Amino acid sequence: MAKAPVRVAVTGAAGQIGYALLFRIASGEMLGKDQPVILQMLELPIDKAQAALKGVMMELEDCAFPLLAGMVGTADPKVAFKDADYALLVGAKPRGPGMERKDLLMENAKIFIEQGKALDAVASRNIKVLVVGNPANTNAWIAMKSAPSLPKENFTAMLRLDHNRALSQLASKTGKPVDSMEKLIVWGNHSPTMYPDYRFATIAGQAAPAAVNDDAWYKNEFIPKVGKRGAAIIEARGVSSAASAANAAIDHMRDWALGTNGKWVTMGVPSDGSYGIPEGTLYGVPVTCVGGKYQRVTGLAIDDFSRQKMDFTLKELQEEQDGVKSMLG
Ligand SMILES: NC(=O)c1ccc[n+]([C@@H]2O[C@H](COP(=O)([O-])OP(=O)(O)OC[C@H]3O[C@@H](n4cnc5c(N)ncnc54)[C@H](O)[C@@H]3O)[C@@H](O)[C@H]2O)c1
Ligand SMILES: O=C(O)C[C@H](O)C(=O)O
Repeated sequence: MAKAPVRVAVTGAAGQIGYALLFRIASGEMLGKDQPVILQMLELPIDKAQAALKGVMMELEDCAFPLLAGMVGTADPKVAFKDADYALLVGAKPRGPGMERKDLLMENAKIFIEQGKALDAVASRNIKVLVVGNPANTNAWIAMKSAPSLPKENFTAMLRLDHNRALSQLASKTGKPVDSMEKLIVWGNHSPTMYPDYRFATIAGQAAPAAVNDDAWYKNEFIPKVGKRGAAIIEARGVSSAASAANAAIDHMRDWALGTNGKWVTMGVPSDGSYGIPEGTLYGVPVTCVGGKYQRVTGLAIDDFSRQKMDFTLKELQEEQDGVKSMLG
């Protein structure tokens, strides 16, 4: 029997990432080729954004996707999130050249307070929320705090782009394919302080540190390169990453919904207090997913180098939280 459609809300639907994301969701790449979807798209209540959204919806229509069971375009978060099973919170102001993601904090905090409240009021109680808009971890934390009636674990932030970037850098260093790699982690904040950790990773069955065999490269080139990749893309394109960000969002949601078959992936999730990360902090950690739930990989040893890196990115997250706490009431 055909599956019942699920409702997928996407904010910032007429933006760069939205344009790279919606068609893939509607074609079944995110939730499976047998899962019909209803797209509920939110854009700003300004003529230009609403006209652009209308154009995107016309194009979606013109694709005649068999899995696209309905569409809603709106400027009202309570309409966009009504009974939503999934929400991809992309809509936010992106940074330009010379800015850090945390420079967007105050401006974007207002958006995530309003949207958290709207999710709280009208979304499915089982909704899976992915925050892409920057600063992603803190925006997810703000939305979670603004939605007290929804389970905290339903709110996640995107570190998958960082995870994928790290995989590709390791692939080009070792000459091995990305799908031969397992157990990579990106700890912490989606910012240059993030800590890509290859200590537990394997590459084609060999321990990653041995396969790379270049600790100086790992510490002095790989870690900063992955952390600063977003800025390098902005420098090259003049605007921030879009197709790769949409791709990572698809990967994150697909794995959460459909499972990882035991593979580790990185998700920004509210901490349970493990690894010295205070409870509730939205922090990138290794997880596996099964049955529509993520489970943290537990019991990993944290050496001095890692402790220092993990505390550094935590400190930045705590500063971001402190910067917006007064707005949360
Ligand atoms: N986490 C990540 O890995 C990652 C990667 C790339 C980009 N990003 C972030 O994603 C966000 C979107 O990037 P983009 O390139 O698509 O930007 P964009 O400017 O092209 O599109 C953003 C869209 O959001 C809309 N918007 C703004 N405020 C809104 C609101 N309150 N409600 C609904 N829509 C709203 C805008 O009208 C615009 O159409 C930015 O914050 C960017 O920094 C995150
Ligand atoms: O770096 C940015 O501001 C955009 C995005 O977060 C990225 O990592 O590409």
